[in-house]
Amino acid sequence: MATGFSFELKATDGKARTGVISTPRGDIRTPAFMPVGTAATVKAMLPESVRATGADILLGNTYHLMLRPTAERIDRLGGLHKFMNWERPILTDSGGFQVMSLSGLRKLTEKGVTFKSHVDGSRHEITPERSMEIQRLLGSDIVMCFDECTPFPATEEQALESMRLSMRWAQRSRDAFGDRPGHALFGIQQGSTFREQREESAEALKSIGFDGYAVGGLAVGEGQEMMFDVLDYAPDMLPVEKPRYLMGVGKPDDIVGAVKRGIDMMDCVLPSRSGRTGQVFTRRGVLNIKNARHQDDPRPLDEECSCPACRNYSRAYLHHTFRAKEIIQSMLLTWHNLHYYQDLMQGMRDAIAAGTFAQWEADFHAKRAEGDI
Ligand SMILES: CNc1nc2cc(C(N)=O)ccc2[nH]1
Repeated sequence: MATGFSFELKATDGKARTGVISTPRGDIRTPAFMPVGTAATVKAMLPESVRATGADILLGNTYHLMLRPTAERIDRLGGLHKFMNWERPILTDSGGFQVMSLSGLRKLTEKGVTFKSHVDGSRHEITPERSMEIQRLLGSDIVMCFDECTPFPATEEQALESMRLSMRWAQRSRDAFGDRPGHALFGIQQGSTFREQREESAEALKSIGFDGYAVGGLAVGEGQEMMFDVLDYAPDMLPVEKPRYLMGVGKPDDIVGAVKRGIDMMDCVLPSRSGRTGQVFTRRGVLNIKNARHQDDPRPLDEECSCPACRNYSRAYLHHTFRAKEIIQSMLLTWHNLHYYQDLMQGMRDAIAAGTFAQWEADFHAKRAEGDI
């Protein structure tokens, strides 16, 4: 682990682990869920509200911030923490995933990716070296290697070529990152759904040496069953004493299944993005508040939830504000969903520490099967 960073495993229960990542900007309780703060904001949330949901760390997107307002401007203004008024840990992604999913006119070569901004059409280039520079300028605490997220489906040949490119970029990312006390660099395992390639990728990353290891190339359309098939073996290939981060996951049952298989950190836009569309996550499953059935319902979204939406507002009110397109709807549903996700993580941390994860998981699924939400 980089100086100023440490990961302490507190307990395990089967493959599930709970622990603490200590960083100069604060501790991260694992398993951890990272809300996504794409353009230097978790949409519809004040930073103090994000903290109130229980988040210890949030994610920033290199691709968005390099285009607007630019990493150089954020650096001149004191870095991303000061800029967005979040002084706790921030993990930034490398830009690799979003440049392939959001930009136009892309050209991928051994050097990196040139592309056209989706904001103003300007031309840009990301390389491992440039990605490390951008993430340094942002001041993020956990930096991600620049990689290619192998598209799904991929043939064995396509996946192998993609993975090996990412491993060459991982070495370049490590070399460009240099020695930055108080900052960590995470490598990203690729190899799609091919076990031998996952092994080759893990060995390559371990020989380079990172402060944490991500399982990449998943949650890209393979579906939960195939994702779990990969997670049944891929995390075990990574160093047991370092944090394992599953990128872009996921729905609550995805998260539970990933923690069960040894994952320590996750991020996903789902709770925040879906909150804005009326989708609500509860202990009994998912509901959509725009459904007319809620218009006279005086109950809270979730009887067991202590968030401001559930403490102070009825489903009827939330249905009304959704229909009326009132801004408070996005605020309250985002807050609730993020609070629910953090309660889910806390529940798993407590269960793993108590050695009762299997029972906790059974209860999690049983409540969702009861329906009547
Ligand atoms: C939403 N799914 C998702 N899969 C991801 C994979 C990567 C990756 N670098 O393999 C990054 C972000 C990702 N987001």
